[in-house]
Amino acid sequence: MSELQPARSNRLTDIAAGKHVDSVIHNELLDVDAALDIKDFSLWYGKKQALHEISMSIPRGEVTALIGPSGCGKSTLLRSVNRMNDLVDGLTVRGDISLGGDSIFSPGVDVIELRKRMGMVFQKPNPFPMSIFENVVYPLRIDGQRDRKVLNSVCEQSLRGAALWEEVRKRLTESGLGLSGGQQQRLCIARAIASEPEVLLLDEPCSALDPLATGKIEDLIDDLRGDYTVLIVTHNMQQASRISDYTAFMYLGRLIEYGPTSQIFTKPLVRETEDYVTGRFG
Ligand SMILES: Nc1ncnc2c1ncn2[C@@H]1O[C@H](COP(=O)(O)OP(=O)(O)OP(=O)(O)O)[C@@H](O)[C@H]1O
Repeated sequence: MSELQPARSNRLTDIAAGKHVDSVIHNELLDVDAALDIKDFSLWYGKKQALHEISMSIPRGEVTALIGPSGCGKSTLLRSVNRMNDLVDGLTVRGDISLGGDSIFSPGVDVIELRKRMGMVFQKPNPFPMSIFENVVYPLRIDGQRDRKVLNSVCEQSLRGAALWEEVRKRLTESGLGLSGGQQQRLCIARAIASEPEVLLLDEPCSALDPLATGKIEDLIDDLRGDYTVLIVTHNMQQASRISDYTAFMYLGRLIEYGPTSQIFTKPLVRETEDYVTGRFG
């Protein structure tokens, strides 16, 4: 990793040749209040290396987007942060990731507790086959919460937080599966925020939604800013430019450039970032 440096023209060739390439991290991200700190993080699926020495701090209370061509490792990085990749056979990691200053790989870490600190929402909405109410309070139920007042209050608060309350307040006992795709995704966001996580991990949350539902999720992400640290993987560059404060451009498992979204999309420091965001490759 290095501070501002002149753009190099042969990064992609170097990467393809297996050479080490420094990430370019903009000054604004060198000393931030980080909710998540990723340090020299590498990951292998068996013998195949999918992430190469990624170092980046994810600023607290802001929206950070991971962009890059298909297969560059965006989802792998996102799934590493809450140790979802632990379930993959033959996985090896090196380096560290810390949440609120605590390493997620410390020997004593309870992975279930760790995941409670990070809500996750996937590409396809995945409501459980139960009522809207039970979907939202599910994280509290599994924690043994039985107090109806608490459950009611968390349900309302989370649905309001996910901008869904007005649409479903009269049908809380109906199945979550009966909602539209966009409503289901907001229901999943309500479930993700019900346990008051520190970080929200969103893996292409709009890819299965129509433009109207996508717009609502984008508005919602905008509202969540400040209360939550959001890390979002998106294929959609317009979406990244609309909703994120910071953008990280990845290529073939490397972090190429990371900076304020406005700069990444209008004045990137690296030529390859410019080529990607202007659609010249990818
Ligand atoms: N469970 C797995 N086992 C083996 N290889 C994997 C696994 N998951 C991902 N990979 C490989 O790791 C690399 C990174 O994949 P990943 O899904 O993280 O990329 P991505 O940038 O999120 O791609 P996309 O935008 O297409 O979802 C790819 O080469 C992929 O084939």
